[in-house]
Amino acid sequence: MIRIGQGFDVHQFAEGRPCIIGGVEIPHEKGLLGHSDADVLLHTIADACLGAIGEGDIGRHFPDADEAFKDADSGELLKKVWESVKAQGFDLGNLDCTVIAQDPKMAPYIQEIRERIAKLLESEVEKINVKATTTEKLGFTGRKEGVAAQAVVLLQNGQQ
Ligand SMILES: Nc1ccn([C@@H]2O[C@H](COP(=O)(O)O)[C@@H](O)[C@H]2O)c(=O)n1
Ligand SMILES: C[C@@]1(CO)OP(=O)(O)OP(=O)(O)OC[C@H]1O
Repeated sequence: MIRIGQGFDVHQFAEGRPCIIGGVEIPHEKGLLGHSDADVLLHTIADACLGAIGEGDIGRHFPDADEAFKDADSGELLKKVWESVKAQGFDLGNLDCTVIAQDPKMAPYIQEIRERIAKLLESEVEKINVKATTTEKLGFTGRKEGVAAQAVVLLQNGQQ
């Protein structure tokens, strides 16, 4: 059986916060604001995985009103989501993601991010693609107010 899931998330920029995207801290004048570490890409991937297994979304599993998740490492949240994926008997087919940001420039960090995600999902790095795009200075990302991310995941189990 194969299952598909998609995710989308946005976090705004704020002073005095780290800019963590895809589990990698990226040097930038501003960071991302959130209840957790605000890793917009890992949240998106978690939502795509939860969607694929019919388990709702990240906020249902890790509520932003719960102090337990204050400044949480989103890598740890994604690992928990991946345990649920495995518990349903699924493995990664492939994952494709897009970071939508005017800044920071993602290209120098893409390979490190792929490797980090591969580790979190216990998968080969070749199954994971990470892209970036600007919005040509249009909209909230174009005005550098925040970062958006999208992901599509394909999960598969033994019987195909
Ligand atoms: N934050 C970003 C945005 C884009 N890139 C890379 O630049 C290429 C061109 O972007 P356009 O929005 O002008 O299409 C894009 O394909 C990425 O390779 C980036 O590294 N970081
Ligand atoms: C991750 C959680 C939980 O700490 O908080 P945030 O960092 O605010 O992220 P968001 O993508 O808004 O939603 C999921 C939340 O429940």
